[in-house]
Amino acid sequence: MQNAKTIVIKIGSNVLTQASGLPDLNRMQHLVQQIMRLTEAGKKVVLVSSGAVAFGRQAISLPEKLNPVFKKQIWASTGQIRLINQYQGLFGELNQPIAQILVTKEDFRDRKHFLNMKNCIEALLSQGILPVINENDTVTITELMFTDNDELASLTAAMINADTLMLLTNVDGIYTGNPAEPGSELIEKVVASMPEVSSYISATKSSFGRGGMLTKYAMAKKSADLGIQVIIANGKNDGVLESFLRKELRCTWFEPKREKHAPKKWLAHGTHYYKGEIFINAGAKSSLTSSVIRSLLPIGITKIEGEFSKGDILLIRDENGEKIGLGRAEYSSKSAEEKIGQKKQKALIHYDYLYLFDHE
Ligand SMILES: Nc1ncnc2c1ncn2[C@@H]1O[C@H](COP(=O)(O)OP(=O)(O)O)[C@@H](O)[C@H]1O
Ligand SMILES: N[C@@H](CCC(=O)OP(=O)(O)O)C(=O)O
Repeated sequence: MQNAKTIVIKIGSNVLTQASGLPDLNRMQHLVQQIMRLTEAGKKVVLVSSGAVAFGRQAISLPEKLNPVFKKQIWASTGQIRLINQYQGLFGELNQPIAQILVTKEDFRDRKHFLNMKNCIEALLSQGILPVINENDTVTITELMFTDNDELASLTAAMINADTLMLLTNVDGIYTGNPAEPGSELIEKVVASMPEVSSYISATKSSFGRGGMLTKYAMAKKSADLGIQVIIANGKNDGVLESFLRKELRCTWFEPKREKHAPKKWLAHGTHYYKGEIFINAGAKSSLTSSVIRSLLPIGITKIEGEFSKGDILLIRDENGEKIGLGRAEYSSKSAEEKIGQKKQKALIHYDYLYLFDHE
């Protein structure tokens, strides 16, 4: 395990709830105290906390037959106040100011929203205020939703250049089988060269979780690829963060790859966030994928789909439509259309804002 300076800690719903579904306030208090151990040790901490729906469900009973979307909206909107009030009270007792940030996927798609959010979190951290982030569940329905808060935490870690992402759940990490079954063993370390660990993971979810261990693994792997060390650990264990500080934590640790340049981290998460699609010819493809550093020039572009503005994320496809990578537009789709196939035009995607997929 490596030393941490800036840590994004994600707490799953099930960590904050008892088996009965009631909020586990003792656990929450303990975790708040644990987080304070980290801040006292000089670490910057951003908290991504689930629990709004669970807290709402516990307080508001709704008719069984009510539309599930309305149920979620009612529980999330009523539960989020309870959740944040609880944090406010617990951190307040320890003189730690907190801030609430509710976000949607759209905030990561739009470069301006993204930068506003990033600047806000950095400003809060610089003033010693601890940001508590959750998805804005009342406006994000179906395709607008993050897969779960593991995705949100992973995006946040990339956005603020955190060196460590910690996903706290109700098991010690990833096991070689269902953790409830005897014979399953904890995988303590995941390195890039390891064969797919995902085959061990079953679709079982904890009672109040959304995504399951499979998305947790996918997000952890993606973050590690970007140079962030990831820890999946048991938030129900006492002293979990103190053990982390002492480097004695029982967990699954993902070894980080070499760190990527910050804009590339933003792009790496852009698979679902692009505004336009750029088709390129074979020459441009071999140029981009060669070991030489090259930007994407209009001469290699054969087709443009979608409308985009300067700063938006673009998906790059080859002549067969295969996805090659993502990039940031240097100008709008309107200007790009005018330059297609032409020589001596300004690059549509600059190398610093180009992220190529690994398998290509
Ligand atoms: N191989 C595995 N190792 C660990 N947990 C697993 C595995 N396969 C499935 N799981 C399940 O994943 C659950 C954690 O994921 P999830 O319910 O999404 O948690 P959270 O709400 O904390 O995000 C565990 O409680 C466990 O039942
Ligand atoms: N935003 C939702 C959390 C959804 C979610 O991802 O839950 P979990 O799988 O427990 O992290 C809430 O606060 O209830």
